[in-house]
Amino acid sequence: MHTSSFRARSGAPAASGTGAGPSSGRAWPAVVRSCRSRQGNSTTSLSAHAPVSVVGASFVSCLGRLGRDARQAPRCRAAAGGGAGPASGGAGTAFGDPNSLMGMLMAYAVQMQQQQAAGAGAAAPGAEVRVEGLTFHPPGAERPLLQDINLTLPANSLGLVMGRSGSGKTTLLQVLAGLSEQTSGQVRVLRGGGSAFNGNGSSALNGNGSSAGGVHAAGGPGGLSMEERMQQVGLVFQFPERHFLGEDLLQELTFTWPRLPGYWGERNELSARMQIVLEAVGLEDIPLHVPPWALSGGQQRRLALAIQLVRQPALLLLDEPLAGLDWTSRQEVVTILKKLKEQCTLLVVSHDLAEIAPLVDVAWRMRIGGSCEAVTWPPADLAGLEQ
Ligand SMILES: Nc1ncnc2c1ncn2[C@@H]1O[C@H](COP(=O)(O)OP(=O)(O)OP(=O)(O)O)[C@@H](O)[C@H]1O
Repeated sequence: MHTSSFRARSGAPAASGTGAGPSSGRAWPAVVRSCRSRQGNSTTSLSAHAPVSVVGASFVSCLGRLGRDARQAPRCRAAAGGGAGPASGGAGTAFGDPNSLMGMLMAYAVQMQQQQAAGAGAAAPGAEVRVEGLTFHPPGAERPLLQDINLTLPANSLGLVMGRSGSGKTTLLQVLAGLSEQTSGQVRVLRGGGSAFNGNGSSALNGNGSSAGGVHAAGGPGGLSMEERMQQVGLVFQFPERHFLGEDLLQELTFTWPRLPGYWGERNELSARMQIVLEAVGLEDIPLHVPPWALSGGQQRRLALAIQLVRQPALLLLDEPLAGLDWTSRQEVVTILKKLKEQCTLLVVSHDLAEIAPLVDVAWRMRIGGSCEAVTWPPADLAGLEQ
């Protein structure tokens, strides 16, 4: 695997254009701690507020409290005998009048929380990914590094890419993630909660790349642009922990989030998802002020997964996800990968065939020179595939 400065963190694809920077993040842990002491909330629920600026955090907390009050308001009215309107008095009056500023704020708070809960809890629909005739010949290289790569990954499948060192596996992931631009060929993503392909393998796409049967095709005739790939594809590098930059988990998790004032709603959605994702990868009990380097190897790997999962990528790329981990941590990561197949489509580069094999749906082998061939899966002899 080669390294470039652009790959200097595990969440690189998401960093583009967000205006994210570490400087403003230094105050977050303090904000979180002060919120916790004032309100007595749990760490995870506060993490949902943490990435917002100091003013924003207070506002979100305020809305959260209003939302709780708002949910209680109808019960107050019911207790008063039903049919109680704004003039009924008591708690129902203060919070129940939809025309008052407080009433509007409450209605907004409840709506926002319902939307967040629905959005955060829902599994992202699977996406089918098609790579067609992908060739990559970087300037100055004597020969192409990738040659006419064709892959089809069904929605919610795990694809395995094997191959000898130097065959171009990492290069393929970088192109798919939009970190390098292909010389020719295209990448398409088809979202929509199901396969865009019928039983005989033909495409549901029509001639101009638009979708049929409610399937949303991203990429059109020319496939996804680099920018679109950065948005829709997540990449966890080999040894992602070596690229951590945050002083604590909170900074690491929110490093690429948008900070501009107009992105308040987007940050709020990311916060809600972060809570769910931390639970999914089993890190919900780790305080957010803990430095990433203080985590175990397996926890660091799970943190790198969480950073990408918060973005809800259509396709998640993993470069040697088990490399350098002890036996227990490897089992943890394998267990999480199994669960992740329910959430997104995965393409994994790995030499650790024995552990990854039970999860694999489709497989390819890359050859020195950058070509790629399909491997029948499951193989008759797994040991024979190892090299
Ligand atoms: N920008 C570039 N210009 C020229 N050659 C490059 C460039 N990027 C990578 N290479 C070369 O392309 C080949 C493939 O590298 P890559 O890291 O993709 O291989 P790999 O299969 O992932 O190897 P490993 O299993 O060791 O990680 C290597 O020989 C590498 O030196």
